[in-house]
Amino acid sequence: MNDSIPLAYSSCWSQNGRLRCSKGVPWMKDTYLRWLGGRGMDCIGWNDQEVVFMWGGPPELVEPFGAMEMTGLGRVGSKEVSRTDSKVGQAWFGLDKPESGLKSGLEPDLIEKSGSKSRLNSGLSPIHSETHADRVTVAAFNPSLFFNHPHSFSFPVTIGLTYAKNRFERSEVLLVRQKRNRDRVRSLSGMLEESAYAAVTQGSGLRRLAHVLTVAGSDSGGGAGIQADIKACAAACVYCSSVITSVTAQNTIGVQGVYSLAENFVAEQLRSVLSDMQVDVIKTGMLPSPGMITVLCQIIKEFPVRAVVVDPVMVSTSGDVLSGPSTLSGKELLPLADVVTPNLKEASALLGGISLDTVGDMRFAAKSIHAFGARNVLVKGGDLPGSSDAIDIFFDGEQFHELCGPRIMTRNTHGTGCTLASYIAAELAKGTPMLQSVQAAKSFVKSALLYSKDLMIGNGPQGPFDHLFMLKNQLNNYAPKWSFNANSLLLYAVTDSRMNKKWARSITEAVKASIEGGATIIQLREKEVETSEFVKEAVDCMAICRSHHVPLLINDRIDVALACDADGVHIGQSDMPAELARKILGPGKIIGVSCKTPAQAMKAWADGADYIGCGGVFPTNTKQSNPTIGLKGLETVCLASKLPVVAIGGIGAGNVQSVMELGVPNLKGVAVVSALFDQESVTTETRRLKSFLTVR
Ligand SMILES: Cc1ncc(COP(=O)(O)OP(=O)(O)O)c(N)n1
Ligand SMILES: Cc1ncsc1CCOP(=O)(O)O
Repeated sequence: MNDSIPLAYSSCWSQNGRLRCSKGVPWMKDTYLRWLGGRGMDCIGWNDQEVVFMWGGPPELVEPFGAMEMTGLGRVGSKEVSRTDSKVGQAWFGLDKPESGLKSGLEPDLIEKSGSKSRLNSGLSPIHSETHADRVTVAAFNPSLFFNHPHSFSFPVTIGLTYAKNRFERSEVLLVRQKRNRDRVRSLSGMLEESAYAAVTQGSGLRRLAHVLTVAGSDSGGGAGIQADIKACAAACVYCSSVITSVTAQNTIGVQGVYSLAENFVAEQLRSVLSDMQVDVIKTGMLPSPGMITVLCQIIKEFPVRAVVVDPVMVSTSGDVLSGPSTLSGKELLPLADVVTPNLKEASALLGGISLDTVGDMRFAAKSIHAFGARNVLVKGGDLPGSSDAIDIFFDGEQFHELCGPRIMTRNTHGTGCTLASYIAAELAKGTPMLQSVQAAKSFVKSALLYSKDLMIGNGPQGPFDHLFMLKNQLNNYAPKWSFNANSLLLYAVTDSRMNKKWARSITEAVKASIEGGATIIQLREKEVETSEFVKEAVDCMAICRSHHVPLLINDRIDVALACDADGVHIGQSDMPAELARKILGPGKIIGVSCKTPAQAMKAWADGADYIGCGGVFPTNTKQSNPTIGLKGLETVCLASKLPVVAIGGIGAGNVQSVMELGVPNLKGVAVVSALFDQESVTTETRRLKSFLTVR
């Protein structure tokens, strides 16, 4: 049911008891957000009849938008009002009549301090709510830049509040925060499904990322702790902020030192992040003192988030104690936890040291820990004796789930606990349901361990693993395009499986021979082989080309190029569109596109290609029924192209000079199949052709 009631400034409405935000706040979206990019300030004050809304900004931030004209449209009672203001330094909208009796929002001393009393007062805009309405909701957004800006007026940040039956309810209030440093945080009960901030940013075309805040210790070795948490979130494509509780001197051998931060400094870090950013999920790791847990719990209550994931870190994988025994109970935190993820040792410690040796014991532990107040419990049985599988028990308060996976035999398990909890947090932050989040996290850890089985980082018994394994191909792609240089198009050898068969040579022999003869770039154009065979050939040819510093491209097959980590692809007009190929391959791979016309050449350039192949220039048997464009067509395309061009089609020793003599600057070389590979000696013929290209 949609009990939507548009407000005068209709930015939000209530739906199924939840705050929902519309995208259509014409004045806000079109004037304010567009110009200030969402970095304004605003506040809401209210009394029983009115809601007050305003915005503005210090000159240095508003001045760049000096030319802007802000028009506000609103309603006061039944009267439509509008106002346009084009002054620099303050952008405001509203009636000139100052308001009084506000219970929140602007405070007189703040107005005084801002030195803009009259302006600010005159900027107040009463939004007359529909008092007959059952429920209305208004929302503003968090102008973080202003909030922290030294010259900002630091007005309260209001995200949402609901007006129902002539009074403001708190049931759906996300956050009404007072001025920074005043630490007055009001009414927090219940979560909004979709925060006003998110909605406003959506409405304005701005984006926000799911956000996990990890509160944990630093591992200097980078395998666990805060470092693992950040990498796990990155792997899950979630933003991760971090509050460090303790700094450990740690490596793959063990923990050599622990230096815990003062509790009040941990509190300061927490407030810094939570007062500014829209954190979805808090994940906790090493919490070295009971006092720190108390501080954390207090702040979580002040700044509620969508979920809290507690990894009760007590002992490192090397067996070193990271958290004193007094924190082991940690029971103050558990009632705030949406899920707690103890391993067997931690579960045992939480339960006073009982022994946990069987799956039955794990179930008992999960239920007992649930009784401490955690909504869900995941007892990890990776260390369970005598089991060839890794069995975890998940208990949601009603049902047990046995989550089984293979035990991966590797030394590189350091940081698995932190990673699992952080990945769960990341999934929850994206809105994934709890059990699915846990399953996704398990699957991620399994894949990371499998991928990193043979990794060797450090010399100790507990190695870290590679969280970013899934990005490997893409990361490689972010390497500079060192491999592509338009001059490498000079003698472009394109292989042909039929010709290789005819001359009884393997593809690797053909590639080697052409490189020996002076080919400057190779393309594997295999029209008849099976995919598995193609990949194998491509991997072998890649090794040859790499060792000779000659780029290797794959014709048509982006999947094969990715599989063998080729330097790039060549695609035709009816293949994968170049724009998508670029998206898939990333910026570091070479993409060539076949073009016969200037329009195609322009499109290839716009789509992100690196060069174009232009032809067939002359008739050829290698690619039949391919219309030829002649030298004139080649010249036209070259002149129009913004990309370097390689000519193709029927080119050999007899006509290569006529091609190059066109003398158009973009024409960088010739691509040749039969003149090299349909010959008895590939090396000799390549050398011969090269001589025409290099001798002037
Ligand atoms: C350098 C170069 N230019 C053009 C082509 C032809 O590619 P395409 O249009 O994809 O046709 P097929 O090779 O698939 O028959 C090429 N391969 N190389
Ligand atoms: C793949 C291709 N694209 C346009 S012509 C052609 C074939 C070129 O082969 P050859 O060099 O043997 O004429």
